[in-house]
Formats: sequence, structure tokens, C-alpha cells
Amino acid sequence: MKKALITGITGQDGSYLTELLISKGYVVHGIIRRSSLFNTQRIDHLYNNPALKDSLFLHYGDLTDSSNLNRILEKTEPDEIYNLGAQSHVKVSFEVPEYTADVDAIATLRFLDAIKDVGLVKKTRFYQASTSELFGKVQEIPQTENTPFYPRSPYAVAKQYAYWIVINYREAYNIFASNGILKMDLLPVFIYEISVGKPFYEHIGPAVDWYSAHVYYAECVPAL
Ligand SMILES: Nc1nc2c(ncn2[C@@H]2O[C@H](COP(=O)(O)OP(=O)(O)O[C@H]3O[C@H](CO)[C@@H](O)[C@H](O)[C@@H]3O)[C@@H](O)[C@H]2O)c(=O)[nH]1
Repeated sequence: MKKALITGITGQDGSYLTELLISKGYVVHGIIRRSSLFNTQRIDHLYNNPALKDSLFLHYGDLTDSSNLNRILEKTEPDEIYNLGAQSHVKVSFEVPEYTADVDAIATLRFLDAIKDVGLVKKTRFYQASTSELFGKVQEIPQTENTPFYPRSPYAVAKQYAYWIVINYREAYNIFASNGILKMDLLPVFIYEISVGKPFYEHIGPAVDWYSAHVYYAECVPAL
């Protein structure tokens, strides 16, 4: 039975992904921030379902806290990590640029380092939720995998750091790590393809006007 760890599990895409992975028989661990108000509405139907008591586990944690992320990785030893946690609001990122960089850029580094330090390089695959905002001031229409990035907000710049640190750690340490740049509504389809280790693009239908994603299977860890 595969174990997945999801950050941003209470967010839009995290909650869809949780449903999808549980339906595929995964055990899902999610990281949530402590709040005085409940903020788990999107996953309450799963978390409160007695039939799923052995399928979904929540851990308090914050993406700005390395020691906490390391402990969660040591405890859960996930087969797959889906890093969807983010300060995801583009306009707000101009008001909290430093926080946005911490959560959207440096937290990705924290996870990749934790995979290395905890000794999970051969076991754990890492998915980074990237964004079409990387194309920002678009350099060509439609965008392809070769279109240069031109991020136009602190949010997009932070996500671009995350994008490159994923590639860097894959090449430097052979971590199985992938970026997904996609239309939001396609996320579950895309994740499924990653999780079964198939090239996902064969499955994207003609209705999709563009997408780009990078999964360098040939360069990934022997887990393949
Ligand atoms: N544990 C933890 N969670 C955090 C932190 N900061 C933000 N989060 C969580 O991150 C989640 C972000 O969810 P949304 O704001 O709903 O984003 P989304 O629509 O799911 O989008 C995500 O995926 C997109 C690509 O599919 C990305 O483009 C987007 O940036 C984001 O990663 C929320 O549950 C929020 O509580 C933190 O420091 N710690």
C-alpha cells in the first residue's frame, strides 16, 4: 500500500488529490497548520468518515519549519510527496513577498533537503506544484516546454526558484523530483499519471489548449 504525504491538503488541489489517492488505495498523510479556527472544511468529509480512519492522517506542521518537516518525513517515510502548500494568491504576494518566498520557494528546498538528510532519496518521489504564472509576461503563444519564463509577481518568482531547485536536486542527488505546470483543473489527472509512473501526456485530450510539464524519468532514481 503506497503512502503519500501532501502539503496544502486543505487547499483546493490538495483536497481533490486526497480524494483521488485514497480512491486508488493510498494511505494519505497531510500537513496542516494549527489554527484557532477549523480550516479543514475541504477534507472533513474524508477525515470524518469512519471507513477511512486508516487511510487519512493529519499532522500539524508549517512549511517554514525545517525541523518539523524532517520529523514528519522520519515518521511517515512516504513513497510520494506532493508539495501543494503555498501562499497561492498572486496579488497578495506583493503585500507579503518575504513570506511568499519562504513558503513557495524555500519550503521546496526544505523538503528536498529533508529527503536527502532523512535518507529517503531511493524511496521517496517528490512532486512540486508549479504554475503557469512562471510564463507571466508571455514570450510566445501558445507556450510550450521551450518557452522562456518571465515571472511577474513575487509569487511567480518564488515558484520559479522552486522549479529550478527541484531540477537541481534531481540532477545533483538523483532525487526523483518533478515539476508540474498545468491548468489547475487537470491536476488530478496529471498526478495520477505521475503516481503510476507513466508518461502523462498520452492521456491529455485535445480539448486542452496548452500545458507544460517536466518529468525526466531517465534521470530519476533507481526507484523507476
Ligand atoms: N502546512 C502548511 N500549509 C500551508 C502553509 N502555507 C500555506 N499552506 C496551505 O497551502 C494550501 C494552498 O492551497 P490553495 O491556496 O487553495 O492553493 P491551490 O489552489 O490548491 O493551488 C496549489 O497548487 C497549484 C498547482 O496545482 C499551485 O499553482 C498553487 O501555487 C498551489 O501550490 C492551503 O491549504 C494552505 O493552508 C504553511 O506554511 N504550512
